[in-house]
Amino acid sequence: MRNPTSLYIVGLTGGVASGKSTVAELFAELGVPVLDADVAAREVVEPGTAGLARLVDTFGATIIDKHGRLDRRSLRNVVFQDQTARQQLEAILHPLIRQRLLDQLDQIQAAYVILVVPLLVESDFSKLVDRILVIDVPVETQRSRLMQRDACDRTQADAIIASQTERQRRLDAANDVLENSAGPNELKPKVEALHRHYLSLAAERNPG
Ligand SMILES: CC(C)(COP(=O)(O)OP(=O)(O)OC[C@H]1O[C@@H](n2cnc3c(N)ncnc32)[C@H](O)[C@@H]1O)[C@@H](O)C(=O)NCCC(=O)NCCS
Ligand SMILES: Nc1ncnc2c1ncn2[C@@H]1O[C@H](COP(=O)(O)OP(=O)(O)OP(=O)(O)O)[C@@H](O)[C@H]1O
Repeated sequence: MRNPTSLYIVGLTGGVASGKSTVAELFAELGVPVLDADVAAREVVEPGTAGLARLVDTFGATIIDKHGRLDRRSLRNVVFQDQTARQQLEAILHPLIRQRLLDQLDQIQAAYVILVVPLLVESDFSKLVDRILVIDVPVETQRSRLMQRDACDRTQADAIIASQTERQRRLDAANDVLENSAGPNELKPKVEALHRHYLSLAAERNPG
């Protein structure tokens, strides 16, 4: 089933640390509603949620910190070194994330919405969207931005990159590509041009 709402949905994706949040923030500054699967992924494992209880059942109480919250760094260290663990995590969280995003989409009234989904190409989330915008950088740029932002080493950065689809496969799935290897100042005009394009596509889809 494609996009079950009447809202025009642009799926924004890209590899880890490609600049998805940075670009999404520029769309938000233009007044476009932005929903983010990484944010939903945090909400569905808040203390007291069924999501967190299921993670504890599967991975043990060591993934909980002393405040009763999910210790994200500890879980991150597990799942990016162990494909089976990552698949278990995704099997628990993806349906919860999907439902949360659908509930949030239901509340939105706008010409179009940006839906940020890191694993859009890898997962069924692509069925929710009308169009795919890929934020693209070379792998070396991804690695160095990730190491700098998250203070992780090259091995940890490469493990996350390797867990995601290849750059070319993501580009093959794209309707639009935003190249983000230049400085952040180059992004604004590119986002403004995409915004005009999406407004006209949304108007074509929902005239009046
Ligand atoms: C492993 C977790 C706990 C690490 O949390 P942490 O706060 O360190 O990272 P955060 O959630 O901000 O994610 C950062 C980036 O990691 C990458 N990433 C996250 N999950 C995955 C995954 N399952 N496979 C590949 N890459 C992933 C994405 O590029 C994401 O943008 C967390 O990422 C998580 O719960 N992942 C499973 C849910 C999921 O698949 N999320 C992706 C959205 S569909
Ligand atoms: N054009 C740019 N020039 C320099 N640094 C940038 C640029 N775009 C983003 N960055 C930096 O690169 C890092 C990754 O960007 P960002 O957090 O937006 O990526 P992301 O794709 O949302 O990451 P994740 O996959 O972890 O959610 C951040 O530190 C950000 O400030």
